This record gives sequence, structure tokens and C-alpha cells, in this order.
Amino acid sequence: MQALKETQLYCPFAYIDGSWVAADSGEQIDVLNPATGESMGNVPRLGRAETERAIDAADAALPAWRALTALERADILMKWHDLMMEHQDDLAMIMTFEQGKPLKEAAGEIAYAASFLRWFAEEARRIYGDTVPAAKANQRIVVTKQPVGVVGAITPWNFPAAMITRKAGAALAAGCTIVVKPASQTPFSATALAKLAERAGVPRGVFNVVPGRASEIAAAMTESSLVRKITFTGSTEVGRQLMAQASQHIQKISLELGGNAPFIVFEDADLDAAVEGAMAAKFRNAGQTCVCTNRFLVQSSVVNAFCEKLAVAMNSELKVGNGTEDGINIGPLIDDKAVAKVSEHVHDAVDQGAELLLGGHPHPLGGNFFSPTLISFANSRMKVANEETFGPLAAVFPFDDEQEAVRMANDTEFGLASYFYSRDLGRVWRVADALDYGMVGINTGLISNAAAPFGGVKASGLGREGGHQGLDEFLETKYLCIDLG
Ligand SMILES: O=CCCC(=O)O
Repeated sequence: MQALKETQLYCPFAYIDGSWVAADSGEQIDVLNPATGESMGNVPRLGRAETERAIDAADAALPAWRALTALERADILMKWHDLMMEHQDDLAMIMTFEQGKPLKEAAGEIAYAASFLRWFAEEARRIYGDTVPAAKANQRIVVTKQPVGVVGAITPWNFPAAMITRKAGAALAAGCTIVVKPASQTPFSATALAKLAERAGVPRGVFNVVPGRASEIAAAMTESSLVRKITFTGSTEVGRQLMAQASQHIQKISLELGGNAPFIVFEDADLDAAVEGAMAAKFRNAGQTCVCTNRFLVQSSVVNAFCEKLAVAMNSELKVGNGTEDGINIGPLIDDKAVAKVSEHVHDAVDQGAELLLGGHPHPLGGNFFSPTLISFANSRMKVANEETFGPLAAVFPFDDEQEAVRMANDTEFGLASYFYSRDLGRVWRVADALDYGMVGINTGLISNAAAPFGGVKASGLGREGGHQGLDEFLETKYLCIDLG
């Protein structure tokens, strides 16, 4: 890639046991730039055999890595963090080329991704145990924490760097080794991270990257008794399959799955602040974020005012185009299927009586671009109420009172992120308690943070990433019972 300051960060290989390798079959994945449809290069399409070799390498590297002190592992993670920040512009450029998000947003993701390495480097030194008063005078009870072992990670295309470091940072800090299968749409961000991990001194075998056939790689991970933990971000459908597969060897599992985020605006809210939050919660990554608002639930008395203000903000602030160009803040969707899904949700809603206030069609630029769209008078029978749109469609559902808002918000199989705006302190606590979600943004539309436990309930997943809780997911608890004789 000529656009890079350091062209070595463009790595068209897999990374196994500290070596840059091709697929046994010689097969390649052609990675397309979603803004132009042009190829940005190929990476190897690996399968089962190469994944098994990566697992063996991770297993061989485990004893030495877990034997390092927490501080030694932390120093390496901090070096990796520093290198990511040093190469932030190049990493962002790679991401914009393969994923489409605008350069500024991609640079933001690199900083967010690096923040997980820093966070877990710091947390590595706080892997504390317990001493517990024993039942017998001559006994002592001590509880220690140990790394779970080899980890298999499967990561998505919408956050090609942060979803890797959120898993790998925690795994490595805990003393685990890891095999990462990046999404086939965005493997170059993963291999660039591997290049920097190598430079930071992550020993061979500790961090491996295996782009390739998802079903074969997942099967190799879940059928291996060496892999003790599976961590996945992606669809609920795939998460269900992985959970069933992981039962074979009773592997620990973390799943960060789909969402259907409600964003509730009560009549006592500061409407301007709610609109600002709505823009962030809806249009980040062109709406392709698992915590993006899917349903705006707005109290009937303020629904017109909210829609007017949101339409003004969308008109004046959103500029659609190729993310490498200046001033663009809505890039393309990942592919034509994503465009078709947003179109389908818009048509379904309009056919069932929703009012189209803005957009509603693919963008005149063509390709994978979709015009930011606003509809009102959406209702629970529409697809947009029940499925994650994953695109720039803001759908507004009116409600009458607090009870109805909470009922509508919870009326979904999902439970990842939720948001609400209110200035009434009593209501803030009541609604925060009543929302059946893993995360609640209160008077804010941005909740992602390395220090916070990210994750969902119900069909949105299991486990937490980030926060000190994110480290626990990669640790086993061991209880020592000492008889003093
Ligand atoms: O889409 C998944 C993760 C997004 C985030 O960490 O904010």
C-alpha cells in the first residue's frame, strides 16, 4: 500500500509461531475496499491444518509466557500500545481501506484499540487472590488466579483492531496465549497488529493470526482439547453454534453478539443534548456498531421537536463519501448485502405506515453508500423494531409514559446496549434498574471505554470485555486448602 508511511505494516500473510506464512493450499482471500470495490490485496485463506499448527504453537508458547511476571507481560503490552500509537496514521489508513470508516474515525478506533493494551497492561499487576478464614483452626484457605490457557478468538469486521486488542490484551495480560481469526473483510488490520506485536517483543507463538475459512477454523478451535477458551464477537446465530461446539471440551466461552439498542428520550430530557447523543449513538461507523441505536423511543409530547432537531443535525453534520477524503464522516457500508438490508428495513417500515423524513435510498454515489435516513411513526411490527439494521437508519417510535417506554425497550430477545435521556433523578434510577440490558448510557450516546465492562444479556451474549471483569474471563480460580498438621 503506497499510502502508508511505513509500507511494512501492510502484511499479506498469516502469522503463526512467529513466522509469516501462506496457506497450505495456496488459496487467497481478495480483500475489497468497500468505498471503491477495488482490491486492496490478498491474504492467505487458511483452513483446519494451519489453525491446528497455530494452536500447537500457542500451546508450546504457554509455559514460558505464563511464567513471566505480571510486570514483564505488562511491559510488553505497553510497548505494543506505544507502537500502535506511533503508527496510528498508518493503521488508520489500512482500516479505512479495508473497512470503509472515515480516516478520523479509524484513527479514533486505533487509539481505542491501543487503550485496551494499556488498560490490561495495568490490570495485569492486579490479578489478586484471596485468603479466606477456614472452618478448622489448623487449615488455611488460599485462592489464586491462573491463566485459562490457549485462547481461540474470532473477531468481526466492524472494529477490525479494537475487537482484537480487547480480547488479546486481556488474554496476554492474564498469561494466556491466543490464536485470532480476523474477519475475511478486514484481515490487514490484524496482520499489521501482529507486525507490531512482534516488534514489541511478544514471543513467537503467543499471538497468532489465522485469516481463512470461518467454519474450518472455528471447528479446529472448538475440537481441540488444547484450546481452553473461545471468545467471539459477531452475530447471535454464529454465537449459538460456537456455544454448542464449545460444549464438546467444556471450553470457557465469551460471546459479544447482536443488539437492538433502544434510545429513550423522555419529555423532561434536554433535547439538544439528546440529539447530540443520538447522532453519536446512531451514526458511529455508519450505523455498523453492535451498540448503535436501533430504535429511538421518544415521548409523544416531544416527538415532533426531537425529529425536527435530529433532521437538522443529520442534514448539516453528516457527509457521505470515501473515508479517505477530507470532511467525510459517513463511509460506505461493508458490502451490497448491508445496503440491501437497510433498504429492506426502510421499505418495510414505509409500507407499514412509517413517515419518511429524510433519505430512504442508496446514496447517489452508488456502490455501498447509503443516505442517512430518518423515519418516524415506526411500530413494533416493523423489521426495524425486531432486527438489527446495522446501517444509517434512524427510526423513531412514539410512546406515552415511562412504563410503556420500558416495556417497548425490553420487548426484544437482545440485551446489549441501551440509552436514555432524562433530567429526573428518580426516573433515572427507576429506568436504569428496569432496562434489561448489559449496558445503559444515561444522558450520553457514547459508552465504549476500556475501563468499563462491555457485554450483554439474553441473546446478546455472555461475559464481559474491558474493565477488570474482562481480565477475569481469561483466568481460572484455584482454591488451595492447606493443612498445617
Ligand atoms: O461493535 C462492537 C463493539 C463496539 C464498541 O466497542 O463500541
